[in-house]
Amino acid sequence: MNKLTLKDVNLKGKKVFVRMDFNVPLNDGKITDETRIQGALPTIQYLMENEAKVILASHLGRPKGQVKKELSLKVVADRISELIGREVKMAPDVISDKVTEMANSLENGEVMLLENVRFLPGEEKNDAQLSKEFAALADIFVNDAFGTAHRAHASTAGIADYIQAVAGFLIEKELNMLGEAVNNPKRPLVAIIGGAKVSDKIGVIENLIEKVDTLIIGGGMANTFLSAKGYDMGNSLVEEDKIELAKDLMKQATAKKVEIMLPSDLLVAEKFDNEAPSQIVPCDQVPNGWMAVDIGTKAAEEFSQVITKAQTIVWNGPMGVFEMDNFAKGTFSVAKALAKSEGLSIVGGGDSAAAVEKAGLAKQMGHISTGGGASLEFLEGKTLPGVEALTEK
Ligand SMILES: Nc1ncnc2c1ncn2[C@@H]1O[C@H](COP(=O)(O)OP(=O)(O)OP(=O)(O)O)[C@@H](O)[C@H]1O
Ligand SMILES: O=C(O)[C@H](O)COP(=O)(O)O
Repeated sequence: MNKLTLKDVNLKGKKVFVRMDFNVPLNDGKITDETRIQGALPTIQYLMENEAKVILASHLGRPKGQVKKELSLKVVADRISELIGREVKMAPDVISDKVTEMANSLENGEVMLLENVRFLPGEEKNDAQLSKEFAALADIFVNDAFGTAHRAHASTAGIADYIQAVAGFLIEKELNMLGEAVNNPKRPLVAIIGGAKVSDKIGVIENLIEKVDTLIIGGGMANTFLSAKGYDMGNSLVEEDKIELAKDLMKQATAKKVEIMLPSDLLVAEKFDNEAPSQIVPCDQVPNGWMAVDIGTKAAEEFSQVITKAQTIVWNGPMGVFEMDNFAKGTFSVAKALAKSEGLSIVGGGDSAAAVEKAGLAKQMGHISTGGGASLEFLEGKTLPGVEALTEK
């Protein structure tokens, strides 16, 4: 990376504004998955050990510029306090005289957390005034919010116009892992793309066709490709307006000698319901009125064989409607194949990361990204504004 990182700056006694992605899922006010908090700890601990005065900032949810009590970051401050064994002081606001006072009275190694930056409308507008106010709180800006690096907001990008801006350890690790997988992979490189729709991942597929040896397509989006091959998909989710594009992507792959693997069989259900009657059928024999909800057992085996032989594997998106237990087998068998492979396995965030967690296989993956949208934009080959804004080496 050609950007300054934490190790390049002197931190002792400095006030450091650290943008994290603490946008964690909540249920009844309780954190249900703390992967992003865990991912932030190395940077927080390093800053404490190096006697910085730490001002943490993050968004939580989408309060759209208004104060929403249920989206307060207090619950996150409490959890980090437990994890680091030292109180994280919770600020009453994002920006106010009280907040400035709190920041100015931090001791070396002390940590505070600002309130949800999206309580202010200027955050998502990347407002220059708010960016300046963030910068005025500190001497150095550290961006460690990989999950929000695809957003050009006041606390992820704007602030970097006013003070020295360096990458935190999580951003550095994410860029190294994802970058190595797609730009300098050990081969064969296999990408597995799933999820609901082709339209969400056109950019990813186009970019990966340039790089991979094999592209496995599963989940709802495989239906559009199968339809493009001329199969009748019954009531399955098919994007009619993307059938021509799917044909074109398959042609591009053939021209580049990249193999596109589609599921040779499918689990089909009579209704979009976990309890509905279901059966496994070859991909060209979806019964009239039925819908594909998962890949079949033969497809799962074929995909697994290719995955376990790969040296590098990138996975984004489930193979079926994995939220419903009866339609989750295909997704779990892909997760197991990644765990079994001796190659480097990288899981893009969001649903695939949740599936790996649910299968209890997280520890066996090379890297699970903390970014959903951000990891997708990275896989599309796009520049991430939160990284772009950092100070050059
Ligand atoms: N055959 C199918 N028919 C309908 N929906 C499907 C099918 N296969 C998968 N899905 C749905 O696709 C959704 C996940 O798609 P998405 O593109 O959001 O995945 P993702 O990229 O892993 O998630 P995120 O966007 O959170 O990172 C799941 O809710 C799943 O139920
Ligand atoms: O969860 C995410 O993908 C990030 O925290 C970004 O959130 P956003 O999509 O609301 O900008």
